[in-house]
Amino acid sequence: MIERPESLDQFIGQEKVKKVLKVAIESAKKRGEPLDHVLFYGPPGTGKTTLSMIIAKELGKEIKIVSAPTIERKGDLIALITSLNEGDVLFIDEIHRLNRSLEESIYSAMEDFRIDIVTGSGSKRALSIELPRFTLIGATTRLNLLTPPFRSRFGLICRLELYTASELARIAKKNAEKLGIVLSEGALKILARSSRGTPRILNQLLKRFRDYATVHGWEKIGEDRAKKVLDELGIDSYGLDQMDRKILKTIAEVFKGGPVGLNTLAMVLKEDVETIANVHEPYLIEMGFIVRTPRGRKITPEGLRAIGYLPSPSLL
Ligand SMILES: Nc1ncnc2c1ncn2[C@@H]1O[C@H](COP(=O)(O)OP(=O)(O)OP(=O)(O)O)[C@@H](O)[C@H]1O
Ligand SMILES: [Mg+2]
Repeated sequence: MIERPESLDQFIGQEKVKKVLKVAIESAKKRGEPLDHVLFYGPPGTGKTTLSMIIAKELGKEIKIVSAPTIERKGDLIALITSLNEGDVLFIDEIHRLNRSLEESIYSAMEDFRIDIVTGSGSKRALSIELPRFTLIGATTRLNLLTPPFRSRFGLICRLELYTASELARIAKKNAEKLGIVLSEGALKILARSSRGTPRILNQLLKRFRDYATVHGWEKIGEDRAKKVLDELGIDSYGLDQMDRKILKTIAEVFKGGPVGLNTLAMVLKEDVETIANVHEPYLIEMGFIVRTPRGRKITPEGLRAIGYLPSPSLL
């Protein structure tokens, strides 16, 4: 089993975010107050849930984890928050999917720790429900889908970035040990480069490495074995998977290099827009293989090289 890192010190990478969080947590603890509300945004699998659990642990508080679409009514929200103790953390995943009709309630819960309700049918009575002072942590891959007033109610807004190859190699080394497999330095590097900047993908690949080691009785995985496994999994030396390459090829061949709009691209690829926008695009942009322009996505010369084309000026 690969457990999640359990403290900020164990958590590798995201140094800027960690620094900010450390100060905020220490200050909240010293003042004996709940931590300001936190919003994490960034690509899938980069540690939003993990960091939220770490925050609760470092605060010495409980955390309740829910996904936004499960909160349907005001009553659900009230029940959730009133079940918390002072200073506990409510983690709402996919917070951009929170029911719009709940926004007013969540604003007052966040700001004043109360929610107003109206009771009775004929003679309506307004009632204000007092809530424990809690910390809301929201996570999203789509910051732009949160309204500005919602965003502005988070005291700490933290952007998680894709990880560098050297950070991923450090994570890989640690987690390989936990899985009981041995990788050479070269294999660790290859693995890190193939993980698309994402610890979750790195961990998945490590498990595949373990499968191969188990089945073939490998005591150690060197560069050749690492390459062989990745090759069999359809992952190339840029860390691109089949869908990434399909995206690049489609932009290059069907759309003559672009620009092409995301919706059109998704339609041609028969893939869901969100998956392309959240899973594939951030890495392709990070690698400099595509660029976003006001008129859509364009492939770059590096992108063309990555799929084995010589960059031709007419495409660019
Ligand atoms: N910095 C890190 N060091 C070690 N492991 C990490 C790190 N960040 C994430 N992980 C591991 O990667 C996996 C995915 O992390 P996590 O679930 O926190 O991502 P997420 O940002 O919440 O993803 P999603 O957007 O899909 O909810 C977990 O198994 C976690 O333990
Ligand atoms: Mg998560």
